[in-house]
Amino acid sequence: MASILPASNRSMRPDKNTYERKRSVYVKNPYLEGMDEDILYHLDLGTKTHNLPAMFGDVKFVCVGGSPNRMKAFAQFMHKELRLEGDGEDIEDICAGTDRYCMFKTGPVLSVSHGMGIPSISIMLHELIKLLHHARCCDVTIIRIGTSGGIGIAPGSIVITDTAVDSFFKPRFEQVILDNVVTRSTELDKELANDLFNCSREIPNAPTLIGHTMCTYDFYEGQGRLDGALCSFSREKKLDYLKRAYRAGVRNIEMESTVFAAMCGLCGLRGAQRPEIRVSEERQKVERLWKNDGMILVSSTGGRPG
Ligand SMILES: O=P(O)(O)O[C@H]1O[C@H](CO)[C@@H](O)[C@H]1O
Ligand SMILES: O=c1cc[nH]c(=O)[nH]1
Repeated sequence: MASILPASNRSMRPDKNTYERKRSVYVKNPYLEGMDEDILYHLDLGTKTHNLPAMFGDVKFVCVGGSPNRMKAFAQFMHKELRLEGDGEDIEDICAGTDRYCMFKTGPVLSVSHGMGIPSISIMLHELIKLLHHARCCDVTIIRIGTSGGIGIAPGSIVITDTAVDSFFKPRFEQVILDNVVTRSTELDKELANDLFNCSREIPNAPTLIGHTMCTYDFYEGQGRLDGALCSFSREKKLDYLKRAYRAGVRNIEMESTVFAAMCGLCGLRGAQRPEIRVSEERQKVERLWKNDGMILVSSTGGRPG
C-alpha cells in the first residue's frame, strides 16, 4: 500500500526525508500569544480546562466530514484498522459537551464532523487548527471525506481533489473580513493527492480520479438544481453551466473545499479532499434525461465512511 505517512514518519533509511524539519501546525494571529486562556467554544475544549498536548499531541492524521454519524463510523473503522484495544463501539465523543460538532480520537487519527457549508466548517477549522497548535502537533495530514455531486463521471466514483475552485471555476477562496474581501489560494497537496490515488488502486470497486472540485455556497440554486424552493434559471442554462464547469476541469461539486484548502494551506496542514459520489434513485431518472446531452450530473446521497 502506498505510504501517505509524512516523510518524518517513513522508514529510518538515512535519506533526505529522515532529516526533513518537522512541520508545525501554526496560527496566524498575533493576539493569541497574549491570551491568558483560549476557549475553543464550539468544541467545548480550552487551554485551561484541558491538557491539550497530552490529549492531542500525537495526532498525525485528521479526517473531517459533514455528518456526525459518518465521522463516528469512520473512527470505529480506524479503530479496527489500527487494531486498537476493544471493539470501538462505545468510542467517546470528545466534544459531547456541545451539540455543534463531534470529535473522536483513535490513536494518531482524529475524526471530526463539520456540518454543512463554508461558515460551519470555517468555525470548526479555526478551533481545530488552534487545538492542534496548542497541542504542539507537527507533520499533520488533514483529509476531508465528504459526499459530492459528480459531473460527467460514473455514479459511485471517488474524486480526489487537486484544486478547489469557486463557482466561477477560479482556484481561490474569497474571505470577507470586516468590509474587505481577501482572496486566498486553494491549492491542495499534489503529492498527497497522488498518494491517495495510488492507495485507491488497491481498493476493489472504487473507481477513483483526480480532478478539480467546485465549492458552492448553496446546495440548490448554487449547484444548478431545479427542485429547490426557488429556481430562476432554465434547464438549458443549467446544462450550459455544468458543461462549462466540466470543460474547466471540474469533476464534482460540494460546499466546503475552498475554505478547507485555504485555511489548511495557511496553517501548515498538508491537506487533501476525497469526496465520493453516490447516486440516488431519483437522480438516476434525471441522468437518463441528461444522457442525450452527453453530460450527466450524478448527485451524492450520503457517503460511505472511510
Ligand atoms: O457529505 P458532506 O461532507 O456534508 O459534504 C457535502 O454534503 C453536504 C450537502 O449535501 C455539504 O456539506 C456538501 O459539501
Ligand atoms: O454539495 C453537494 C453534496 C452532495 N451532493 C451534491 O450534489 N452536492
